[in-house]
Amino acid sequence: MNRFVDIRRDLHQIPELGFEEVKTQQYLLNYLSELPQDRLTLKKWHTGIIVKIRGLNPKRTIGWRTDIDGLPITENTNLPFSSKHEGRMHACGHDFHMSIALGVATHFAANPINDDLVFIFQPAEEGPGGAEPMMASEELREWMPDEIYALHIAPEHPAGTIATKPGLLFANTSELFIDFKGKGGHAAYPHETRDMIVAASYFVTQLQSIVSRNVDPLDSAVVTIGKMTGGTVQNVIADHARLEGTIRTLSPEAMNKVKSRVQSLLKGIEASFECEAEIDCGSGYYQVFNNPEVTERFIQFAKEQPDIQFVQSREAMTGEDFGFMLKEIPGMMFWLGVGSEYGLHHAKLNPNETAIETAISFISRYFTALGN
Ligand SMILES: CC(=O)N[C@@H](CCC[C@H](N)C(=O)O)C(=O)O
Repeated sequence: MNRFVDIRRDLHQIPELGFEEVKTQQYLLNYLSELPQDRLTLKKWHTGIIVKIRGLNPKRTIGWRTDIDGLPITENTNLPFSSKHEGRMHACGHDFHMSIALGVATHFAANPINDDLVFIFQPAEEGPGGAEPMMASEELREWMPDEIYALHIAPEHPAGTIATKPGLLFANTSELFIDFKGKGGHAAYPHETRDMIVAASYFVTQLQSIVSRNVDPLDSAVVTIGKMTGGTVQNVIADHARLEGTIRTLSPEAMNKVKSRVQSLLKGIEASFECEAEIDCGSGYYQVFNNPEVTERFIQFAKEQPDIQFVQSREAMTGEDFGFMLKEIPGMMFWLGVGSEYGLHHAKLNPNETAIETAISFISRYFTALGN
């Protein structure tokens, strides 16, 4: 079996949430310390790592970014290398992303090109976001790439596929956390209480009208509540309920519109249910916008590779804080096909591992063509 499949399986067993990636960072550091060190320098940034491989005759720096965090999901794949961390899973493929980044770094540590290469192992992509603070950090600013790339696994495409497009690829995002505070009491005396289960439920229903009635039908938006909590026991009226969700839009303008409608609807709920509601928009990610020139060049290269099936993709409502890097640095992101019956963020996600070797080989060839 390919050693980077082994590495992916090792990393798959130790998923950690954003900014808690302590074991992951140590695993990556141990691996990187075994590469030829003559051209390699690295720095830690919180739980992340930045690795530079000095070129032979550098004119610029080419960047590769991988995310390293997992999700709060309980794995249900029954694979022999399933997560050993209870309630945590690499259900978004960051184990693939990391092993591919290590594979490409391994190639160039032994076979340097003219240009410098910088590999960014970034924490907290799933939240609260590592890319924006990393971009502002001294550590990265000192080695800032002139051009930057990243991939994301795509379960809906077969292994061997690469999909992308110039321009907008991923949506603008905002997290959404809402606490409803009312008055609890006996289940048999609702008139003496202010029931926050009912208030939160009405609010979830009202949210459904934002996309259908407030967003321009030619634009696109998503409002998803992924978690609803409240109450303690079946015969007590809840004095508190909490909603956790996310907003996605294709334009920054639509994001402002959706947020302002969420606030207005919430005021109505406060008045109707005589309660207080506190809203926290958590972290938000800037859209992933692929530099058209860089992307056209990349697509041309991908189409010429006999082992790659290129697919022109559509925009997706997924979010990625790599968007903050692309906001400042010309570059692009692409989908890597991994053909899995279950999609991203699913407890049964089981990507096809043959895609790891394909990606390492493809990216190594692309960077060699680019940086010499
Ligand atoms: C590729 C991917 O799945 N990314 C995540 C990013 C989540 C950002 C944040 N926690 C939010 O939910 O808004 C996604 O869910 O799209």
